[in-house]
Amino acid sequence: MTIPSLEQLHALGARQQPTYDDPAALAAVVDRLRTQPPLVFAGECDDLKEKLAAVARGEAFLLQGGDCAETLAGVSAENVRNKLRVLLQMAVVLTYAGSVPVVKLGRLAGQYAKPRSNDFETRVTAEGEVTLPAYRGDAVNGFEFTPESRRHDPQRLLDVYNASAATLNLIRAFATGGYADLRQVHTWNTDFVSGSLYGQRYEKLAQEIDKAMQFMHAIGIDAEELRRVDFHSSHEALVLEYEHAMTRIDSRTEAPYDVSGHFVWIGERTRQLDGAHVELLSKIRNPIGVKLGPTTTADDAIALAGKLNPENEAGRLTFITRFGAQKIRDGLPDLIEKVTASGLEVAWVCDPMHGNTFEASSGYKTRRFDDVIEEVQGFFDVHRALGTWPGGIHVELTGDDVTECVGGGEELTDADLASRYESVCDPRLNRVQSLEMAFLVAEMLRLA
Ligand SMILES: O=C[C@H](O)[C@H](O)COP(=O)(O)O
Ligand SMILES: C=C(OP(=O)(O)O)C(=O)O
Repeated sequence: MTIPSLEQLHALGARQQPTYDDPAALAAVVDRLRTQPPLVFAGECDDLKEKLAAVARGEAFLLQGGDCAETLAGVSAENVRNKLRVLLQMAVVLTYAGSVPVVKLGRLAGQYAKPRSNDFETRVTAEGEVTLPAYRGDAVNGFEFTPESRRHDPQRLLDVYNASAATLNLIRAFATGGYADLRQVHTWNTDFVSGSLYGQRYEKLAQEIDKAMQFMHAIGIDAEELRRVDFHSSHEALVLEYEHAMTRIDSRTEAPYDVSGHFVWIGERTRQLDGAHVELLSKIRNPIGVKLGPTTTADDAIALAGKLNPENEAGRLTFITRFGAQKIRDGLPDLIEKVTASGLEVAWVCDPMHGNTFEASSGYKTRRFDDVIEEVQGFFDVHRALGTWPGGIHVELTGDDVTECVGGGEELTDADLASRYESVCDPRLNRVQSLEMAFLVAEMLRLA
């Protein structure tokens, strides 16, 4: 399979790309990236593809989550550990309730580039109104609102490579070195349930899991198996220079893989059928995703599947729908019905975040916990009505006690947002909201 050159990709009118002012510096960075070791191995991508094939068949459930935008400053043991911890806690609840394996996929170790609605941001400062390039993720520029920081700097691509390597190294250690032990994760969940008023609502399910754990212990399942988990990385494949430089030929199969992450997805803003992102991702062999917003027609989805997965390989393609709580029940059925009738092998996953963002009166971008849950409920209801499998959820979340989304058991309000709003882009569910979501989705999964 021939990979198009960067020039050929850019000639397709690539959207949402950085505008670098020093082509020589960019070329030097790309050359350097091409010589760096892979962050993931092709065989690992294949393993994930098999797991996602099980999702597409209705035999497994995908939990994909992490920051909206990772930051270079956020690469600390505590930060990565907290995110992994909350994802593992969620996965245990979902596994028990769904009685199916839960595929664990982090939006991490590479989620550093953001598509934006506007190229520029204007703020009122002491000097009057100032307009600068929008923040596009640490892969591109800095969040600080100064001309130096907002300049698109290619050196950042190397920084992101190194940060992703450090994050993956830590995750591999946590996932296999005992931190992810099922018994430990369950204890965290029981602490959550007993330690707070809002957690107590989920006591019944937690007790059932407790009994299952005791049963496993009683019959002697204390095996090594319980001490480790499979965990994979994912990010939006947005900056072409980075993804292209990280695309390598697998020595086993001679096929190209993007070794910057196990799973990469195409965003809602860059999914044009004849666009650069679809072209590049059609050539690699990783499992991939495409975000589908409310304007997606069934013909669009079918055409994307035809181009991105011409062999109709199960596990290769995941459609991540992000319609919004108000639109999912009307928009999703037609898409699923026609894609399914076309015999296409896809996993259906719900992103209940990106269709539910609004600006609070305080000026913060936020999401209502209830809208997020309502979109997931709509997703499950539509699948149940059609007899298809609600394959998973894709969530922006953090393991920290931030205040970015309103609602949930803690009843966070607009007035609370300022106290700990740390996201550099979109609002994430905090630790408690994420765990509550897991218990609520678990009930939906039970009935699926
Ligand atoms: O995470 C998704 C997008 O990057 C984000 O929603 C864009 O936000 P904007 O509309 O503020 O640019
Ligand atoms: C930008 C994102 O989503 P979407 O492409 O669905 O807007 C994202 O998931 O970070």
